[in-house]
This record gives sequence, structure tokens and C-alpha cells, in this order.
Amino acid sequence: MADTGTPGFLPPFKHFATDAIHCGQEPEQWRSGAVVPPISLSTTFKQQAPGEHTGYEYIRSGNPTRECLEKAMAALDGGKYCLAYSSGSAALLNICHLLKPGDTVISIDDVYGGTNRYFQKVASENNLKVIFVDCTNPKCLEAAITPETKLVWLETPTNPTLKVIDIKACADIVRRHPGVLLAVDNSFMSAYFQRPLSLGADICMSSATKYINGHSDVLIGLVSVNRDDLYERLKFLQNGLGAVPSPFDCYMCNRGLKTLHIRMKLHFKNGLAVAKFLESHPRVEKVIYPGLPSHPQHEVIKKQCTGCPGMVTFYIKGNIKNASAFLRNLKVFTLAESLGGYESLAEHPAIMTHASVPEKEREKLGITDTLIRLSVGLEDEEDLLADLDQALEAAVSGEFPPTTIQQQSNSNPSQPFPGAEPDGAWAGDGKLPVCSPAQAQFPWIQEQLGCARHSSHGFRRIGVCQAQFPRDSGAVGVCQAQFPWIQENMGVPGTVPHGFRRIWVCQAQFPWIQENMGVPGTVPQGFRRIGVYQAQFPMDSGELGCARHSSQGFRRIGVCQAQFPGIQENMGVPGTVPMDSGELGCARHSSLWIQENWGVPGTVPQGFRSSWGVPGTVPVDSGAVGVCQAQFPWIQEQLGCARHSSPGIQGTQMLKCDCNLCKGK
Ligand SMILES: N[C@@H](CCSC[C@H](N)C(=O)O)C(=O)O
Repeated sequence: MADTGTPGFLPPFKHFATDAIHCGQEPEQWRSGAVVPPISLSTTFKQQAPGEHTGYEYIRSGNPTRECLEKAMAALDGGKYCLAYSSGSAALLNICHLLKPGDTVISIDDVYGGTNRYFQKVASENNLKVIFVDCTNPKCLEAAITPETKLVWLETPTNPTLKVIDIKACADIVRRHPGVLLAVDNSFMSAYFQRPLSLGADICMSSATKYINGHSDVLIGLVSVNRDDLYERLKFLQNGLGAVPSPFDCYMCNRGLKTLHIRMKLHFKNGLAVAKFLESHPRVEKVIYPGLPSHPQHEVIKKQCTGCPGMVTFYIKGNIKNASAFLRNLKVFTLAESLGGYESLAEHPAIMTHASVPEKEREKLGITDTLIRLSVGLEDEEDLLADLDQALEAAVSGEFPPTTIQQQSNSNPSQPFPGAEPDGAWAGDGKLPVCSPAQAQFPWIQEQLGCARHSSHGFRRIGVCQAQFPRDSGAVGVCQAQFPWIQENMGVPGTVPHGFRRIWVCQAQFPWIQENMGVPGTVPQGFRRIGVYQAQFPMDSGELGCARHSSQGFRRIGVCQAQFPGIQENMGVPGTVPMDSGELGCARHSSLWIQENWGVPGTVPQGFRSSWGVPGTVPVDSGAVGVCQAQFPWIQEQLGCARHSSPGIQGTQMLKCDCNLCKGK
């Protein structure tokens, strides 16, 4: 049955899904018959004779993967042609190169911060005049046009205050001025909801980084046109300016297109639910969502669009503190710039995406301290609403969880574990906002340490860790803070100031950490993790092992093994280290000790030092313990008492086993 769309809005564009899936993707174009367009990485193409080629000569001028995307997107935009660029900003740059010095651009006033910056700080300095006009009233546009006007730049809905512009009304005005081009930034809507070309625009531009790709993993811009002359000039500029996307990004974006129609419907459903929820919330001052009847241009959007995306903007009651507390308390929504991905994002335009708009202009546009922009993703509606609700409630006090080591320590003066570093000892000056960078740098930590049940969202995972360690609070960076005990005992303060790297190795080496921080059962064998670790962080080799030997998974450990036989022998998975016996003889036995002492949750609450450090400080241990200490000075060095570390590796090799188990043999 045909999709009839949303009552009151334009009906869905016909054949949209079929075009997204098939246009430009014909298997017959490849000798192999590939159903999925291949990623063509070749930078150059063989010519039969000079100048005689298959249509491709050099990657910047044309690329088969890029063309698949361009053809599909042209169809979806209802255009004849589409051209791809390395970003939305690169697309804007190319369009502005259609102009000449002295020409005037009229831009919608509430334009995306990056576009505003380009117009005011780049184009204006290159002899283009740019004026900003509120085009919600087309008469203002009409009044602003002069003989010098050559380009009208619209965004609808605008970013971030979601003003809706009547594209057709503006196009009718522009048509009366031959030589003036009308360009519409369609990034917020995507071709699924809005087709500016069919409403009279000359150029439809999209930051396809957003909804079109839809997975927050590609930076790319697209421009669709119908006019042959415009296409020819833009094609020339695409090659001449050279800001083209990589074949891989084209492949990814082309792939994203295949589900655009499904994603947009759910963005609409969730966006509307969020907008309605916020509109009824006592902590919310005002909601802006074009899909709500309360929106001033609700009738316009219904007339020119098939629906609304997941962009919701609102003013929180209070001040900057409440806005900031709200954003920092969110758990399902991630505080981040950008939009249009499957994941929900929230941001503070005045500080983030629109920081480049001069303050006075921001004020005029309503981009205030309490304005918050949401990109509502595809998560379950009830989880999104619950998250917003709890963050709004938590924001009333204007307080938020600490995110620096300093704050963490201050808020919890009794250190969570014995042996914890003093405040900020491994976070540089102690004031670094370690949460986000740590999380950003080490997504692997989320994967490995988080809980699969909560895996869709970064901070949530660590929250689970926190749940497992009730004395901890705060967020991810705090993860490090959560385990200063680990760092203290396993790291070498000073050489790994941010701690996490060391933790990876530790995690691999020490099953106890796996047991307590990992997802039991998913990585049953300790050393596997090292392989993952190495694959993901090859650059760490220098710090963690021996760069010369770091290129292969186990080699790293091999080096460790070479350097530190104690680790291999004792901390590997029994049975997987065939050389287990030999020089060290008792290694098999001492590994049991290690497992016993390190592997069982709850048995190591006192910290490693006491067990591994100074002989005689662990009265309950007998035999094997002292031997281990003697045999593994590296461990002493790293984990315990530096005083006993000097014999180093040689000492390790030469020491004899004196443990009770070996003696009994
Ligand atoms: N910090 C960036 C701004 C990126 S904003 C990205 C996107 N257009 C959005 O509105 O979220 C910059 O300064 O360029």
C-alpha cells in the first residue's frame, strides 16, 4: 500500500526509496556486476591514447564511486545533476565562486554559524558584499535586492532557531531579477522532506554529513542543480578548487542514502514526541519545532515539506547554569556538535555551533544562554523522554556531576581506594577536563569496559562501571579517577600521565580487571584483548612496549615476555604459553597464585602493593609469594616497591625458584 505520509503535509515524494536504492547503482556499469558499488580508490585511470580515456582521468576530476552517489542524490533532490564536495562548507565555497568581486550575497539572518563566519570573515574580505536579512517575510528579501545582488542564500529551517522560509515565495521574487541565483541549504530537512529545486530554487545544497549520511561518520557536501550552465561551471570549479570527498566517504554516504527514508520517518516521530513533551514541561520556557501548531511558520512547513526532521530547539527556564547543568546531566543524548545521525545529540549553540556568530547578532537572533538545540535520534522514544525529564529536573539546581579529576577528588575527599594518587597527579595540572577527551580518545574503553546492555551511549557505559563500583561517581574521565588505585599500582606515574593506556595493558594482563570492569564472558581470555588493543592503538607501541617489536599482536607481548618473563609466565592463560616452564620452573605455580590473588573479585581490595611489594608485608602469604616477589622484579618495579627493582630482567632470569610447590617436586 502506498505511503500516504503525514496528514496536512505534502505527500511523500514518489519512488523516493526505490530511487535511493537503485539510481546510479546499476550493477551493469561494472564488469563484475557488483550489486554494491565498489570503492574505487585509484587516483588515476589508464588512457588508450593521450586524451583518449573511459571518462575518468584523475580522481579529483571524476571518480566512479563519487558518481554513484552523485547520480542517486540528483534523483532524490529532484535534480538533473549533483556534485559532491569534501564538506558542506566546501560546497558553499564552490557556490560562492560562481560570483565575482563586487557582487552582493543576501543571506538569511539566522544562518548556520560556519556559513555566517564564511560570509563575514572570508567572502567579505574577498570583495563579496554580504547582507543578512530575515527572509521569513519575503517582502524583506524583495526590498534588499539591488542590481549587485547575485546570490540569495537561504536555510530552512534555520540553524538553530528553526525559522521556516517560504522557498516558493522567495523564488518568485528572485525570478523577477534575472541573474540572481537562489540557493537553499537543505541540510536540516534532507531530500526526503523538502525539495528546494521543485519550489523554484536554482541550487540545493546539503551538508550530507548530517541526515543524508545519517551515521555521524562522514564529512561531505552535496549540491544539486537542474540548469546545464550551472552544472558545467560548478563541475569546472569542483575540479579547479579541488575540495572533493574521498571515495570511501562517497561510498559511506551512498550507503547512508539507502535508509534515508526509513530514518527520516523515525526522526520525525521522535522529534515530534520530544517537542510535545518539552512543550508541556514546567522547566521549559519555550519550544521551537516546525511540526508543532505553535510554530509561527507551521503552515508554511506543511505546505512545502513532507514532514519534519528531529531538530528541536528550546529555551530552558533559568540561566546559563541551568542550561549547562541540563546538558551535562543528559545520559542518552550526547553533548556534541552536529546533527542528523542516528544518535541523539544536544548542544548549546551560543557556546558551540554558533560561537562564530558575533555576540550582538546572536542576541538579536535569540541565540541566548538558555537556548538548547537537540538533534533527536532513533532511540526508543520513552528513553529519550525519560532522559530529558531527568536532566531537566537535575538542572533546576544548576549543578552537575564533576568532570575533572580535581572536582572528583574534591567532591569525594576520602579517596575511593587505598593508594590513590593525590588530586590531579596524573591529569597534568589537575584541571584538565578529562572526561570527554578520554572518552573520545579511547572508545575502546567503552567497548571493553562498559556493559553491553547500555552500549549505545558513551557515558552510560561508564555509568555502569560506576554502578559496579558504588563509591565512584561522575563520568567517564572519572573512570580513570575511579581507578586511581589501578594506576597507582600498575602504572608508572609520569610516563603515562593519562593513565588509560596503562589500564589497557593492565586489563589485558590482569583478569581481575576483566572480571570487574569488562563484560564477563565476552573476552574470556586475557591476552586476546592485547591483540585488540594493539590493533586499535598501534601508535601506543612506543610507550607500552618496544616499538621495534610492536607491529603484530602477540609480538608486543612477546617483547614483554622477553623483557618481563614474569608477566608471560604468570599472567597468561595457563596452557596458552607453552614455554611456561623452563628457566623459571615454578611459573606454573606462581601463576596460580596470581590468579588467586588477582582474579577473584573482592580479594584485592587492599591494593596490589601490599601483595607484591616488600617481602614480609603480606603475612598471610607464604612460600610462593616471596618467590614471586623475588622472581619478578619488574612487577615490583611497576606495582610495588621500587627499592627492589634494580636487579631487573637479568635478575629475573637467574633467580631460582624456592617456592614450596617446586621444592615438593
Ligand atoms: N565548531 C565548528 C562548528 C561545527 S557546527 C556543525 C553543524 N553545522 C551543526 O550545526 O551542528 C566550527 O567552528 O566550524
